[in-house]
Amino acid sequence: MDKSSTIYVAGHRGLVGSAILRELERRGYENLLYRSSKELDLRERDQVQDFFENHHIDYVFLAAAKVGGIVANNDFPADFIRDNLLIQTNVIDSAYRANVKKLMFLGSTCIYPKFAPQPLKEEYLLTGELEPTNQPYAVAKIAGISMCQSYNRQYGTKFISVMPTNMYGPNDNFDLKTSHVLPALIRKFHEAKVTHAEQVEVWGTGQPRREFLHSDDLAEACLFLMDHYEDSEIVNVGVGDDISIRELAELIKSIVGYPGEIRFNTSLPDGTPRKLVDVSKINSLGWKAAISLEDGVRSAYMAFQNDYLVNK
Ligand SMILES: NC(=O)C1=CN([C@@H]2O[C@H](COP(=O)(O)OP(=O)(O)OC[C@H]3O[C@@H](n4cnc5c(N)ncnc54)[C@H](OP(=O)(O)O)[C@@H]3O)[C@@H](O)[C@H]2O)C=CC1
Ligand SMILES: C[C@H]1O[C@H](OP(=O)(O)OP(=O)(O)OC[C@H]2O[C@@H](n3cnc4c(=O)[nH]c(N)nc43)[C@H](O)[C@@H]2O)[C@@H](O)[C@@H](O)C1=O
Repeated sequence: MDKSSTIYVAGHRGLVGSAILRELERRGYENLLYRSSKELDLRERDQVQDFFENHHIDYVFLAAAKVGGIVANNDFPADFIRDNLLIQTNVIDSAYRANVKKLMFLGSTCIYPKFAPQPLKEEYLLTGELEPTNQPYAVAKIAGISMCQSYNRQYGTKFISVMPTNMYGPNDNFDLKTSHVLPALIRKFHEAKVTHAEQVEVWGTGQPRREFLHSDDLAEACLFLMDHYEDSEIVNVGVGDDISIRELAELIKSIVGYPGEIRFNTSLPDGTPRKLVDVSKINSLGWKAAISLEDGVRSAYMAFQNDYLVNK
């Protein structure tokens, strides 16, 4: 991407899109396009086609999606598969019709089979059964990957697909019904501290393991791959290390400074037991994550206090 390129960041108000936009701005890109879902509903094909026809877009970061944690995915499977299929189909097809130079599709590591060997290598895609709590979302993501690959094969486009592990950072979703575990626990421990509550509820057994990537690291990886990668094969992005949910809860409890107890609610689902990604491909291309989990959680807790609590 050169500095005169016109770059569309879809989903710029979200965790990932806002991090990509910050990084583009930090590097001096000026021709940046973005629209909120109110201004441009990406589920509406005509609106999306008009948008691409009316702007000469060179590069697209497709970070708009219906996203949520384990319970939201489990409770609203139809919304997750429908919205994601519509958004990605409209954007990918319109980008092809408008001769976009390159598009990056954001997938997720839930595309890998529930019991795949660890760490998850890119070639494990489509080798086994998916985790049931997020299968509809994962199927939509797999369709997005296949669509990018098929357009590349048939039409010669350059559409790449990136699979980030679980993420966190500024502009995360702190709604306890729909959020992912890390922002949920920041909010729960903070609220328990200020209300002097005796216990914090953590869902599931605490035994599943997850890998956590700061959204600023992901944004760097996305810009790196946009400039240096053009194969159809997917690329994992992660830190190469994971921790149990119990360990994560203990870490957040100590960073927030909450003195009470942790209670595991085993009536709520654990989901995938483990999904550590193999990061050797992106590491060998020349990119590595830099933000440690402890530093990242400290800064995410500050962002929660300074942005979320102030603006809510
Ligand atoms: N968060 C995570 O842990 C992970 C995320 N990912 C992937 O990264 C990508 C971004 O996720 P994340 O940033 O966390 O998600 P967020 O929920 O934080 O942001 C999603 C963005 O998508 C936009 N959006 C949703 N529906 C529509 C619509 N109908 N039309 C236009 N825009 C829409 C929203 O726009 P608005 O705010 O204007 O409504 C929002 O800004 C997704 O593809 C997700 O699958 C992958 C792995 C892990
Ligand atoms: C990114 C990824 O995100 C989702 O998959 P997930 O990794 O299972 O996501 P999660 O962050 O919601 O949970 C991780 C673990 O943490 C436990 N947990 C404890 N306490 C809370 C809690 O308070 N909230 C939440 N959400 N989880 C909690 C929870 O029970 C589970 O064991 C999918 O949307 C999937 O599609 C996807 O791609």
